[in-house]
Parts: sequence; C-alpha cells; structure tokens
Amino acid sequence: MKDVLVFGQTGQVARELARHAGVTCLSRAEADLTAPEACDAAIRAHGPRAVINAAAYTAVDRAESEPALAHLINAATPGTMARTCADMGIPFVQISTDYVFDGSGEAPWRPEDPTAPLNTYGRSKLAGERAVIAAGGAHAVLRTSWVVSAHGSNFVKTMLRLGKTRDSLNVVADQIGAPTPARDIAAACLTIAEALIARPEAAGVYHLAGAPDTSWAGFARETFDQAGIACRVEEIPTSAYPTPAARPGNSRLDCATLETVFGLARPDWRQGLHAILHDLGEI
Ligand SMILES: NC(=O)C1=CN([C@@H]2O[C@H](COP(=O)(O)OP(=O)(O)OC[C@H]3O[C@@H](n4cnc5c(N)ncnc54)[C@H](OP(=O)(O)O)[C@@H]3O)[C@@H](O)[C@H]2O)C=CC1
Ligand SMILES: Cc1cn([C@H]2C[C@H](O)[C@@H](COP(=O)(O)OP(=O)(O)O[C@H]3O[C@@H](C)C(=O)[C@@H](O)[C@H]3O)O2)c(=O)[nH]c1=O
Ligand SMILES: [Mg+2]
Repeated sequence: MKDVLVFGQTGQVARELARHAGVTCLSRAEADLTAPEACDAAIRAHGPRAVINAAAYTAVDRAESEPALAHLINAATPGTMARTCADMGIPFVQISTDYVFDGSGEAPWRPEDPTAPLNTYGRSKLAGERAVIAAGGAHAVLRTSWVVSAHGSNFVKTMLRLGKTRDSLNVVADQIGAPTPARDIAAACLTIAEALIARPEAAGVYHLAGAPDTSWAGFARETFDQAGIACRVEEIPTSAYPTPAARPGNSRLDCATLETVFGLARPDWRQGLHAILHDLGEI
C-alpha cells in the first residue's frame, strides 16, 4: 500500500507521526518549505496516498522580525502542497493554531468563528489555512494549541529547565487554553487522512485540544507536581511578561465537530504529560 507522506521529521508532531507504520517523513534537506517547487516535486515523486504537513515556522516571537519567511513557510508553500494534492486527487492535512483567533471573550472558539490573529505567526498560519482551502481538494485544517512532547522545544521542557534552579517562577495566568500532546495530534492527523480517502466530503476546518482547559500557570504547576519539582508558581498577568508577539487571552477550542465527524475525543493532557515526563526520565 502507498505511504502517507509527511513534511517534517524533527518537529514534535513529525516525530510522533514517524512512529507509525506506513509513514514517510521528509527532512528539511529532502524538502525545504522555502522552496515550494521542491515540495511539489517531492509529493509527485513519492506518489503517496495522503500528505500531512507537520513542518512550520513556529518561533512566535522571532516571526515578528521575519514576516516574509514565516509567510513563505506557513502559507505560500502549504498552498502549493495543497494544490499538488488536489491535482493528484489525494487528501492534504494542514496543522494550524489557536493563534488565528484574537483571544477575546471566554467562549471556546468553534471552527467557523471569525479569525483575527494578534501576531505575525498567527497571520501566516491563517493565510496558510486559506491557501489550503482555496486549493479545492480533500483537505483538513486541524487547529491545535500548546503542543507538548518529549522532543523539540516546548513549554514543559522550558519549565523543567527553569524549575530545577529556582524557588519560584512567574507564569502568566490570564491566557487560557489547553496543552495538546503531539502524540494525540499525530494519531488524529492519520485518522483524518484515512477518513478523507474514503469520505472526501468530510473536508473542512477542525479543532483538537487536550482537556481540561487551564492557564500557562496551571500547566506549569501540574508539570512541577507530576515531576516532583519544588518550584512555586506565581501567577502573573500577561502585562507583566512583555514579549515581541502579542498572544491571545482566550485560546479555548471547541472540539465538538472533530468528535462528531471523526470520532476523536479531546485527550486528557495530564495523562499525556505523565507519558512525556516518563519518556524524559523525569519520573
Ligand atoms: N508548537 C506548538 O505549540 C503549536 C504548533 N502548532 C502547529 O503544529 C504543527 C507542528 O508543530 P510542532 O511539531 O510543534 O513544530 P516544531 O517547532 O516542533 O517543528 C517544526 C518542524 O518544521 C520544520 N521546518 C521548519 N522550517 C522548515 C523549512 N524551511 N523546511 C522544512 N522544514 C522546516 C522543522 O525542521 P528543522 O528541525 O529542520 O528546523 C521541524 O521539523 C505546525 O503546523 C505548528 O504551526 C499549532 C499549535 C501549537
Ligand atoms: C518561559 C515563560 C513563559 N511564560 C509565558 C509566555 C507565554 O505567554 C506562555 C507560553 O510561552 P511559550 O513561549 O511556550 O509560548 P508560545 O511559543 O507562544 O506557544 C505557542 O506556540 C505556537 C507555535 C502555537 O501555535 C501556540 O498554540 C502556542 O503553543 O508562557 C511565562 O509566563 N513565564 C515563563 O517563565
Ligand atoms: Mg514557543
């Protein structure tokens, strides 16, 4: 049977996809997203049954000073990939982000709610969503949030590093969302890709976030509790933690349609965190 082709090899989600049979992951050397024509050629050369894009420009603060590069990697090239897949009649899965929303209110965002990104990364990811949808093929845009895994860089690994050398840490408590284990995102992408082969009419925008919702401070506290690290978490407002890129206050994602259409429920991120801490040798 033909493989599922994945763009990305070293990233958090890509590394979890690579654990599955029947998946081929392309490194940056094999397909650089700054060269859309190389990505088009890679898809045609492999002739896969479906394509998942797990590569992206994810440095949220750095994107503020590199908007053109972020747009090329997160929008223009995914658009090319999606057009190639539409042309070949195969599904294309694009991963997107809670940062496409402006973070207003307290209600969980539904896939069809209005987008209004606060930063360059979010704008580049939203442009990517639109390019993928415009390609007109059997696509899925899967928005997720606060990705964590044992690999790559993420909030858990930052907290472990800082928490071991400090008595207390200031962490923002007014940005609310949900951590999502990369392992669950990878499994969802594969389920969606297979479903789209059988049912291309299931194409659309979907949300997947872990449960329950929390703040970054709550996430840090759970990490220290599970890892047995004696570091106090001091809750601070976003205004006390200035960064180049603005971040949304309300990142809650309503994931109901993902469950209705694909049977995928929100995973409990606290269990995912336990597995990650185990993989890291922390517990
Ligand atoms: N991280 C998060 O918290 C969130 C991520 N997302 C989305 O989820 C998806 C996966 O993210 P995640 O796994 O965390 O990403 P990572 O930051 O862990 O990895 C990014 C991946 O993209 C690759 N990449 C970056 N630039 C290029 C390029 N020019 N050519 C080829 N490959 C490139 C990297 O390769 P290399 O190692 O060579 O740089 C790496 O494999 C992305 O679409 C992201 O926008 C959504 C919500 C939250
Ligand atoms: C290190 C640190 C961060 N923070 C805050 C800053 C920020 O608001 C929050 C998280 O920090 P990060 O730098 O990990 O956040 P960030 O890189 O913005 O994470 C985002 O990445 C992109 C790719 C996404 O798509 C989003 O879903 C989200 O996961 O925690 C503290 O309050 N105290 C700290 O000591
Ligand atoms: Mg980050």
